[in-house]
Amino acid sequence: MSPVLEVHGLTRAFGRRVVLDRLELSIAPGEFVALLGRSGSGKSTLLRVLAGLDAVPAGVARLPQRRAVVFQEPRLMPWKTVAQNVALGLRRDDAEQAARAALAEVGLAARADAWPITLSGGEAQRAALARALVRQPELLLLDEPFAALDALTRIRMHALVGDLWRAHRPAILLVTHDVREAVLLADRVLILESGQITHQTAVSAAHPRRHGDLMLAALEAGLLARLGVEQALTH
Ligand SMILES: Nc1ncnc2c1ncn2[C@@H]1O[C@H](COP(=O)(O)OP(=O)(O)OP(=O)(O)O)[C@@H](O)[C@H]1O
Repeated sequence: MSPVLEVHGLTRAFGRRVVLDRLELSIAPGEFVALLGRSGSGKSTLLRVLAGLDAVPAGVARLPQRRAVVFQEPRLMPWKTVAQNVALGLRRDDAEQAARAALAEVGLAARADAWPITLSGGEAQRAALARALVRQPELLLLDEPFAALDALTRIRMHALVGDLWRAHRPAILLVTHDVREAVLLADRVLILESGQITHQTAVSAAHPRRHGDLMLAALEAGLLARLGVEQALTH
């Protein structure tokens, strides 16, 4: 099956600072990939290029039209209701209905007519997920979507994203700092370093995965060591 996303020799520089350096990446349809890397390694830069928020430089060989992004902050328009936010820009006759259906899927049916300011952080992120899903993306780009949430909400969001992924099967590229989140959700975990993907770990455990699973803990420890966070392993 041909990949949904293919990148060969992708380079992105800001002035003299080369952030992505002849990067190679390929994602299969329906595959869930997590991208780790130290702060400043270029994860968000890569996501912005793939989202089309940045000039698309040479090297992006295949990029699906239907792609959607969820950022760390929900980016809802405060002057539109939650359902209007989800339906924003949708070019189909049943946009409002589709938005409500997507909101129901993320457990927000009852808040469809609410103003964004009345939502909790977790609810607002769910609305952002609904806004992405309603576009039926082939590729869903997630840029640290749970980083600003409290630990319990984050665990609930992991379960929700896992459920949505299994139900709709978009390919997902998740940028995260959270190694546990990466091994809980992804089929493949990549490390971005010096502008290139320098490491990948396949995670073959069946879904849905449990927090506290020993095999996942071992993978997490290995990835933390790769990232140079060895102390965290023994505590
Ligand atoms: N628009 C820009 N102009 C100049 N430099 C930029 C720009 N965007 C990013 N950079 C630089 O590119 C490098 C990578 O930034 P990026 O935000 O992609 O890293 P990151 O891995 O996502 O970091 P973090 O994990 O801290 O979010 C940084 O050195 C950053 O300062």
